[in-house]
Amino acid sequence: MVRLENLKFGYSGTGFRLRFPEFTLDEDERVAIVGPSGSGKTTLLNLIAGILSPESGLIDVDGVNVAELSDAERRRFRASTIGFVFQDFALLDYLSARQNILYPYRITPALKLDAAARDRAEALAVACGIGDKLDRHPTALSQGEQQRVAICRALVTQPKLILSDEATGNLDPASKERILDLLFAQAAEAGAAVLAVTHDHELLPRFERVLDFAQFHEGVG
Ligand SMILES: Nc1ncnc2c1ncn2[C@@H]1O[C@H](COP(=O)(O)OP(=O)(O)OP(=O)(O)O)[C@@H](O)[C@H]1O
Repeated sequence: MVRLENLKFGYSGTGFRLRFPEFTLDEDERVAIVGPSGSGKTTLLNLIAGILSPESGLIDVDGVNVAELSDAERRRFRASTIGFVFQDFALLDYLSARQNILYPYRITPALKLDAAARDRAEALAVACGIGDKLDRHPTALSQGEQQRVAICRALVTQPKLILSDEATGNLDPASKERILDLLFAQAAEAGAAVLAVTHDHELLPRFERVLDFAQFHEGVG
């Protein structure tokens, strides 16, 4: 589902550089990313999602080299193929929780906002414990509730790849397990792969593999 080869990326300004000789994520595989703050975990997810462009190297997602797409093509590809739970949620305050969850359908003509999509949004919200808060705007939701909206938005399109940046960070331990159950159940149903940054080491046994940026110093720096 994801193949990285000889990936090189640097931010102008801070001088942070990321180098990734090789990484593969199989279809329906679930891999956790751990590592110290500032080691490049979010940067890697943004590269895979095509939000950042590499200096060189291959980023193959579902058979497409995202680095070669135009900005518009990348946006469309991301919306139809990838569900991304952002670390800062990236919700739109002028939209209700329901409208935020269904936002991918607004911006991607190829995605049809039909009754099935609306039902899926509702069912996901109920499963996440925010079924009664769908008409509220993000400013009237707690951090944990906003996070669940972001998770529902990432899952509603049944993406083939789920990228999750600390999706359980603001939740209590029982909710963390429940949200991970939901994430994995949705992934299994859609045959999706999961790549999840987490600082919750107690969740790691639930993943098939762990990519540790701390043990990856020859590749990062
Ligand atoms: N837009 C940016 N411009 C310049 N430097 C950046 C930018 N975003 C991140 N960085 C720097 O790149 C490095 C990697 O950041 P990144 O967010 O990928 O780390 P991380 O491992 O996800 O950290 P955390 O666990 O704290 O979220 C950091 O040193 C950070 O300061």
